[in-house]
Amino acid sequence: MTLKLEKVSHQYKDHEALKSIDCELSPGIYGLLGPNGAGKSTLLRIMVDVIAPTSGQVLYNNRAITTLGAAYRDKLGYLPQDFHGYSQFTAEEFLKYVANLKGLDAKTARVRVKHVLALVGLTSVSRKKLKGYSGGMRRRVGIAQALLNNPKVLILDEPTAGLDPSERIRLRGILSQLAQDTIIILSTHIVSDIEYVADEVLLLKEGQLIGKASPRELLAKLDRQVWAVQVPHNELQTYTTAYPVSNLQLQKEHADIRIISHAKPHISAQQAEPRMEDLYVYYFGSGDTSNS
Ligand SMILES: Nc1ncnc2c1ncn2[C@@H]1O[C@H](COP(=O)(O)OP(=O)(O)OP(=O)(O)O)[C@@H](O)[C@H]1O
Repeated sequence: MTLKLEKVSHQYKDHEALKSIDCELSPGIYGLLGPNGAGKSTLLRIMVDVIAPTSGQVLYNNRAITTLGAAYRDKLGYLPQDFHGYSQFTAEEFLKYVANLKGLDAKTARVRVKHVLALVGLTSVSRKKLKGYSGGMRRRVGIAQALLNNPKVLILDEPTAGLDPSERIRLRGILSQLAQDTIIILSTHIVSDIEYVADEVLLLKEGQLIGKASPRELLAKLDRQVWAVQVPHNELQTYTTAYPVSNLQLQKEHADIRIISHAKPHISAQQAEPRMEDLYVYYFGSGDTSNS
């Protein structure tokens, strides 16, 4: 099973959001990482055939998804970035409704709704209206609806937004179980979301795919280039201007900073093990990093 992007470009009026994206995906978990405005949601919306690319195409098992139509949608699960659900529905009613839209027969729908509610840990509150749900609970309903039809292509736009740490860990577990025979793509600008779960990271910057590799391969590129340095307060600005900074902690007497540099930046600098946050700063700068 493959999902292939061939020279996918997208233009919004005067803004080129995606620039000739080429890549091929097979079952596994892909983390689509990029800062705000990089084009992540646009790319995912093209992959689920909600919008058509201005040029290029997406192929599922070597056939254009636009011609596959319903046959592709049957294989697809999608969590949009702005998923809300219907607040007057209970989780169970909402999922039954979506199962209906997805064309599941009544018996399968009952079984699948029960299964996905258990999977996302909402069984005990499944008869409560969504309007009483927290943001994280609603997000879990969104994840559940994407899984209803046992999709072979699962596309999750910022699935962890609003989830607390234990909910994130639960989601990682769910995705890992599915990854053997499902192509899973999740977008995020939170690096810790994909550090442990992604088989490959797709780096998207200003509409261009600038990297596609496993977290380990990407981190290896930063080998011997991450440094922990203690600098006096009055020298801090010199360092933050000269180097990408992936962490900064102000202490009373000095500042502890983590910087990326080919050469040893200071006589007291200690080499540090590269982490995904360093990678993010290396590729995207320190303006929009987030590990919350
Ligand atoms: N409907 C639209 N009309 C015009 N420009 C748009 C539209 N949707 C997105 N854009 C622009 O295209 C670019 C890519 O947007 P997109 O939402 O795909 O990025 P993103 O990486 O998902 O960002 P975020 O992390 O903030 O959600 C941005 O500059 C955005 O302002």
